[in-house]
Amino acid sequence: MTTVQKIKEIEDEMVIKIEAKTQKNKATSYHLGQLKAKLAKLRRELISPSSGSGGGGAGVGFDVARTGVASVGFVGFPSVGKSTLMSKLTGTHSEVSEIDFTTLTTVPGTLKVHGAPIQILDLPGIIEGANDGRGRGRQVIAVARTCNLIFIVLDVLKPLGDKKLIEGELEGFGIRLNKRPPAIIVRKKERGGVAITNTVPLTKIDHDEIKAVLSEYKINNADVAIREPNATADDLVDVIEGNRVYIPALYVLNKIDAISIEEIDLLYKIPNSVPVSSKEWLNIDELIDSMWSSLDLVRVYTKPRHAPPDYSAPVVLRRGRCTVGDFCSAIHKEIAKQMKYAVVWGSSAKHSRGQKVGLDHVLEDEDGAYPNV
Ligand SMILES: Nc1nc2c(ncn2[C@@H]2O[C@H](COP(=O)(O)OP(=O)(O)OP(=O)(O)O)[C@@H](O)[C@H]2O)c(=O)[nH]1
Ligand SMILES: [K+]
Ligand SMILES: [Mg+2]
Repeated sequence: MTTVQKIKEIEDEMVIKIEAKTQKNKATSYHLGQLKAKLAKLRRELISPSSGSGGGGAGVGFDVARTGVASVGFVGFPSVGKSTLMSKLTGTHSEVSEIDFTTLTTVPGTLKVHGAPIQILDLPGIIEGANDGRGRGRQVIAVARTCNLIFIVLDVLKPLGDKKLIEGELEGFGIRLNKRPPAIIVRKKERGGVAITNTVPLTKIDHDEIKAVLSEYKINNADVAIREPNATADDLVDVIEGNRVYIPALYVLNKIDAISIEEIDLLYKIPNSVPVSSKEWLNIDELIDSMWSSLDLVRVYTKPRHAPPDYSAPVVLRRGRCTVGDFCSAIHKEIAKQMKYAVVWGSSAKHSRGQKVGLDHVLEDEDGAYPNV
């Protein structure tokens, strides 16, 4: 049996078990936990390039040189309008036609937003079963895995069904959308069995299921601490597998020129979505605004001591990597080494006249900073 067939078999078995569980059959909790862990292990074989079972091939020939401060990858079924959008946003040519699979490889372009160059990656269309190796899907998803934001581009005439299918393909490849890493810690130890502590009520997982997942991974001695509200067995599996990526996603609902205003109002109920028309260039400003806030970038203006900040060319940093040290390194390698202190202005500073800080000080968006060497 191939890995894909094995996965299918476990998925079928899980459907039966989930039905049994809703009928309050307690013994199935354990079995369900086991199945979820088994499934995750098989899926890992598909993702990992080193596996001998026909998996991998992550991004070969598809990866392009990364430029800019962040990247946005376009994922969607064929002919939803990815290339139309990317070409117009960036001014880079990417072939457009009504024929499916027009785009055959990654096409990069750049869009400047608030002074920050953002790399936009147009990608080939994917089809259902992409992460099982159908079409170029696996390479496409491997590129999406390395992006800072994913645009899931949908055709408004069939948005919801397609949305679920694409999410399934990305999740099967270890990508978690609009989600934070679960607050679960599994600390292996030498002896003492499994001890579970939870600071929140366990609503979607029970001790049997936790133990089943651990035993499937041959973890017989461990402290498990759950602080994640409504943690699931899948969250636990994600923590143990450890190779998940957590990426924000926006749902770009394209081709609104083809539907009525009333229908557009209904589309806004989809969380994290922006209805647009790439062809008629409708609502693109909102799309760019949403892109900017999803990327969560931090602009820092260099400010000479007695002059106003230079607003035209901010140093753009990523949230979580935006200390004064990061800021200095972005300007020049040597500055961080030589800096005695920096003066910062803006919302991270204690007072409006500027505050003296060290390399560890965390900057906020639109702060001004002046490194003193
Ligand atoms: N009505 C309408 N048609 C659009 C819109 N955007 C794109 N199209 C049309 O949809 C078709 C497919 O557009 P593409 O940009 O090639 O789509 P794609 O998603 O890049 O397709 P693949 O590369 O094949 O996956 C073309 O005929 C476009 O003119 C839109 O906003 N409204
Ligand atoms: K097309
Ligand atoms: Mg295309």
